[in-house]
Order: sequence, then C-alpha cells, then structure tokens
Amino acid sequence: MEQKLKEEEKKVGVIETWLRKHTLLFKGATRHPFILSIRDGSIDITSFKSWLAQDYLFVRAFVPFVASVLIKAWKESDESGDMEVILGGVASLEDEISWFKREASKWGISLSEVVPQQTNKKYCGLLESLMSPDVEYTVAITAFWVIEVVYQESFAHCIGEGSKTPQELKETCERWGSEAFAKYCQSLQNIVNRRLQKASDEELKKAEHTFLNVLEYEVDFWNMSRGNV
Ligand SMILES: Cc1ncc(CN)c(N)n1
Repeated sequence: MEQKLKEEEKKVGVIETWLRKHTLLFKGATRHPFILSIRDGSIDITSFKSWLAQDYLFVRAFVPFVASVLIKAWKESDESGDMEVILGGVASLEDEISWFKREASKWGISLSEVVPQQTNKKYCGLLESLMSPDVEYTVAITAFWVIEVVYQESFAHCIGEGSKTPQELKETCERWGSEAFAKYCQSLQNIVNRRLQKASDEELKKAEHTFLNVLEYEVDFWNMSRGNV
C-alpha cells in the first residue's frame, strides 16, 4: 500500500499530493478573510497599513533567507539552473523593498518607526532557523517556494474575475498576482518537485513539516494584520 502511494506521488508530484492532503490549511492561508476583504472591497485600511508596515520588516528578513537558499543551491544542487531562478528572486527583492518604501510614504507610514509584532518576530525567527547550514537545500527551497506561492495565490485572487478590489490596492495585488510572478513560482515549484522526488523519507518528512509550518505562520501573519494577534 505504502509502495503504491509512493508510485502515485511520483506521477502527480509530491507537491500536488501535499496540496490535496492539506487543502484546508492551504485554503486558510490563500483565502484568508484579510484577502477576501481586499477582493470584496470591504478591507479596513488600518489593517492594510498594518500589513504593509509589518511586511516591509518581514521582507528585509526574507532577503538573507533567500541568499542562504542561493548558497545551498550552489553547494548542493544537482542542476545549475536552480541558481539562476533563485538569483532572480534575490534581484527582485531590491525592487520590492523600494516598492514598500514608496507605498509606505503614499499611505503616510514612517517605516523607521515600525516595531515588529510578536507574530512577525516569530515568523522571522523561523526564517533564521531555516538559514542554518544544517537545514538541507531541499527543505529550504520548499519553504522558499511555499512562502512565495501563498502571496501569489492570495493576491491573484484579488484581481481575478468579479473582484471589487479598491483602485488604490490594485498595484499591491498586481505585484504578487501577476502572470510573471506566477511563472517565477512555477519555476520554484519545478525545482521543489524535482528535489522531493529524489529525497530520502526523512528529508521528505522534514520538508512536509516545513511546508505546514510556513502555512500556519502565513495564517498568523494575516490574522496579525487584522489585529487578531
Ligand atoms: C508574510 C509574507 N509572506 C510571503 C511574502 C512573499 N514574499 C511576503 N512578502 N510576506
């Protein structure tokens, strides 16, 4: 039976299997009330501003994490193309940080005065723990992919058919909901699926645990932005 399941996983890809197994949690992270309120236009702008300020701090912590994944790819990857995909991610983060600064000034937020909330600190702590050289490339790239795909799936929903997203939030949604960002997430997903296919049972277990951990932290991050810490 166990063997049969493994064969099935090989055909559809491990990620597809996880997404089927953990649909509820994945939906919780990508169809959170915060996102649904952007899509239906009922968003409380205080929540949006809180998210923006906290996410700026998160992204600053995300940069060294992505750099650590790049180092792991250089040391451990079986495919040289992985480095280019990750390097593209590092490069786009410079633009993302500039965007946060512009957007914050538009909303009258002084980023230098933003204090990280406990939930944000915990999530940044998870990123830091994943930067350890003891964490395998396969596990780290899995975390990287799921962190990106949650935003891609969430914000794409806000610009999808029938959305009533307020005009002033559309640029935010386009940043992560665009076709280009979806393609980049797909490249990451291809790397993850390839790595998981070759992974040991222990590595697979660790990667699945990290996948679930990230989803839980993403739900907490949305909750925090709505003031439900
Ligand atoms: C909390 C969070 N998760 C994901 C992303 C997308 N890089 C983000 N900016 N912030």
